[in-house]
Amino acid sequence: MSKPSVRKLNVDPSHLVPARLTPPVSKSDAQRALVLAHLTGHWPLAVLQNEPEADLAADVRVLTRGVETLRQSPGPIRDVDCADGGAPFRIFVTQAAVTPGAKVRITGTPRLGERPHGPLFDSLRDALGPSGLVLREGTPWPVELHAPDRTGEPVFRVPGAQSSQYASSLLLGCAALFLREHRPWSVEIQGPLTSAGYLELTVFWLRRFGFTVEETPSRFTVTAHQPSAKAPPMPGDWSSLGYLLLIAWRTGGSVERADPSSAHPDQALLRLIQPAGLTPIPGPDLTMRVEGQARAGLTASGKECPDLLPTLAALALVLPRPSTLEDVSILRLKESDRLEGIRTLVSAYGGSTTLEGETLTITPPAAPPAHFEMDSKGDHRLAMVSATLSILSGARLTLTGPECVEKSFPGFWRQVERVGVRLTE
Ligand SMILES: O=C(O)C1=C[C@@H](OP(=O)(O)O)[C@@H](O)[C@H](O)C1
Ligand SMILES: C=C(OP(=O)(O)O)C(=O)O
Repeated sequence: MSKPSVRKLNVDPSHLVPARLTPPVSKSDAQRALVLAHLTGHWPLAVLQNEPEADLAADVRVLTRGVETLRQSPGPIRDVDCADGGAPFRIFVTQAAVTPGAKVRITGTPRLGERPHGPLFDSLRDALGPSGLVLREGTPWPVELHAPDRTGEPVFRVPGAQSSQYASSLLLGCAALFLREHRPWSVEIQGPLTSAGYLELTVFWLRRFGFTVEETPSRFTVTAHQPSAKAPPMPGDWSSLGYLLLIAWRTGGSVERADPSSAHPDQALLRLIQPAGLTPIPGPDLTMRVEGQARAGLTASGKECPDLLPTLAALALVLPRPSTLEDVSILRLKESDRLEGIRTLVSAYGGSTTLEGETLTITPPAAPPAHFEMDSKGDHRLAMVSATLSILSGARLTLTGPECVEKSFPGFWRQVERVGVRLTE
């Protein structure tokens, strides 16, 4: 279990140079591909094995270890540490529940324990409890799960308002059950669905691995599977490209692995920055630059691309007009309360916010500060957007808790050094 970090990093952006920047592979894509590779005979996933281990997001390593555990089932009860990984934990729980004979004891950080998992657990209990699923929750850890050997009605029902990860996890469970039972399995979404693009990303990966998925707005059914010869390639991470493209804009450099065929919701960045005056320019071999002068504010929604909102908040602070972030309460359920985190960052930088219902308005300061301080509170995105803001504005940053970037982008600080940023402890 992690303790709050007291490590401080000084970020000095006063000697910037242009550079070619590289994101890691996308953790959201990789997690889906890992599970599907396991289910369809493509384990281990060669495209991930080609990545330097040190560059793989901690969340990807967590789910890899989890899947390896399931591949040893049935057997004795096994311990799995999900650390701070929301998607890895939620995806793993369902995969464990649909692996006959699997017995696991799961732990994670206190923050992961307090994030909402009840709707997923209830859905698993409703569908598989009558068949013998055991799913016991500690306070909050450990979560202990014993998988049943049989199943009942082939449908999972789950609410979609708090997280799309429940439905994604269950749909990956449907793929496992389809392969085992040769009958269609469905996920039925009750009420509105947040982060719908991430469920579409799951459908995209299922199809890439040869599954047929029939969909209506509220029901997703796995109905067939055609084995494929080769596991598909892995795109660069559009969440990480968000920071890097803004840094490239400021420093006159470029990014690699900006793959437009990726189905990641955070590719929305390319559209969302344009009203502010920034134009993405694709180059050869999936490279990209950004040109333009900041001329207006921007608007974005937490329902479309929740993980981009902190990044766009950093950009909003160097735009000449106020910006609005909509549907923001979902941000309270992430690795930290990111709505509070964004407000803290804006105020640390001298700007101001107003929150009316689901809409956060960010007004930049009249003049940028020479220096600001921020505590990541263990949240990787808050650490990386603080550094991005320092580079965009030229203001020096003192950041508490820089090491949490490991979760999604372990090489982040090396990339930042490439543009001439000086990092000191
Ligand atoms: O499915 C996924 O890989 C993710 C879905 C989103 O979460 P919610 O659906 O909980 O908003 C996103 O914020 C998270 O970083 C990754
Ligand atoms: C919210 C995030 O991830 P997760 O929910 O998988 O912990 C994130 O990476 O921003």
